[in-house]
Amino acid sequence: MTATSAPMPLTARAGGALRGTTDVPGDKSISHRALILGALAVGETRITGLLEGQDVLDTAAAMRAFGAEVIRHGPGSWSVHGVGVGGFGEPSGVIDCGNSGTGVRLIMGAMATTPITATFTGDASLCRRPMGRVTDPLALFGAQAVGRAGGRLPMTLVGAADPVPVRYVLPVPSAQVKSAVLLAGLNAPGETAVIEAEPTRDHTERMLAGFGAVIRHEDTPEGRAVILTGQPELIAQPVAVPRDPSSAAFPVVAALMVPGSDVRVPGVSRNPTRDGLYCTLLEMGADLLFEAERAEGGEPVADLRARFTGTLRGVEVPPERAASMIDEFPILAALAATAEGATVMRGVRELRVKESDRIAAMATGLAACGVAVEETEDTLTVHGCGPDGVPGGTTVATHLDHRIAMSFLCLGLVARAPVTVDDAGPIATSFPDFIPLMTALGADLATHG
Ligand SMILES: O=C(O)C1=C[C@@H](OP(=O)(O)O)[C@@H](O)[C@H](O)C1
Ligand SMILES: C=C(OP(=O)(O)O)C(=O)O
Repeated sequence: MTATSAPMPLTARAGGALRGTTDVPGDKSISHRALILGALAVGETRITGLLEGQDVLDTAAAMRAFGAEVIRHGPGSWSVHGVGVGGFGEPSGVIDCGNSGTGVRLIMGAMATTPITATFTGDASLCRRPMGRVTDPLALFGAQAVGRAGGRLPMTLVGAADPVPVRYVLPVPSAQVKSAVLLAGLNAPGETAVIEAEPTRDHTERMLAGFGAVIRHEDTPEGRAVILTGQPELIAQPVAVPRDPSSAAFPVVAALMVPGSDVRVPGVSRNPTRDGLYCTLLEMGADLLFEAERAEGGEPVADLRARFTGTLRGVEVPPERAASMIDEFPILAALAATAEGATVMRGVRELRVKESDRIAAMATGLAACGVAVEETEDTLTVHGCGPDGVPGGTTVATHLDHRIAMSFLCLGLVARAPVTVDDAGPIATSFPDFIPLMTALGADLATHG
């Protein structure tokens, strides 16, 4: 849903230590997938721990528009009565995916091999983002897309009436593109294969197998192939959504920046395809523990504990790690500003096409906070201020990007002067309880007026 609410400026000020235990919301990637696969399954899929952020609520509304029955029983507790693979009905209205690239791209894939037509739109951020990266492979199945120049929303997609299976080599390291192709392959005969040169998050593959699809892997000269046998009957399953490591990153990194802090974040997914930030934090010298490691709903999970131990050291983040921490670079850049020495983030070109151009947004905001930064097309270098501290004392543009907003608010908790973000509203897309949760830990976050 594209709400055009007034911007909500929010200011973060340095104060006391952050202390306590905090429950971050369910994983956004897994939540989208639970609703979509539930809608394509036969039977009732019961979901617990669903992220009730706007991105996911928009996907729930879209599944209803395609004919699934989606019911909310209580906080995080939902049911989806599916229509089966190929069972989507034609929506009567426009599908508005709000701020969510994952939502629109995966839903396009899910309908691309069913002979129905749907029109998609989103907010100003989503309508800037490239959709050709999914409509190109979907056209290979026989789907047709008509959008604005450059393949941007609003866009109408006509699903293939007689789909054929596809073998697709990913031109960009994108789990959204991989997932869109696999979801389209569900209603195509034969085997659909997606080949990726570097691993991206594997929630789709895990969940498809859990719902009864046949998924296998093969190494090829172009990379690792994920191969799906088309036209399965997906059987409804209970899905327990683990807590989101991308959301956990904010209280964890804030605790590593604010003196005296000791924060626990229980039940967080430790999926290896989402682990890059946490490896990097350890390399920077962070006091970070992963306790009670276990499996929940087919995903590895642990209780995180982060303690402040002083100034961390800047590091080089290798390009091959980028995909496993692609959403965590904004909060890493904020931490890097407080470190000793430079942090060089390489192979991060994909950040330019997220909810905002995240390289430019972080570089501009950090410079306004008095931090020395350098950027190229696919690198971001942050020169840490070390024990002298980040000057701060500015207002930062967030460009409708929730992670830019949360990253600068965390930085403001340790900067020498307050940091204001121009609009904290988009935080609700992924982390609706961010403000009360951080405040309960001891953060000083103040709205204006
Ligand atoms: O598949 C997903 O759920 C996601 C994949 C990532 O995008 P790309 O894989 O397209 O980079 C990430 O930025 C997004 O927040 C969620
Ligand atoms: C990029 C993100 O999400 P999406 O692509 O779904 O908008 C994100 O959550 O950082």
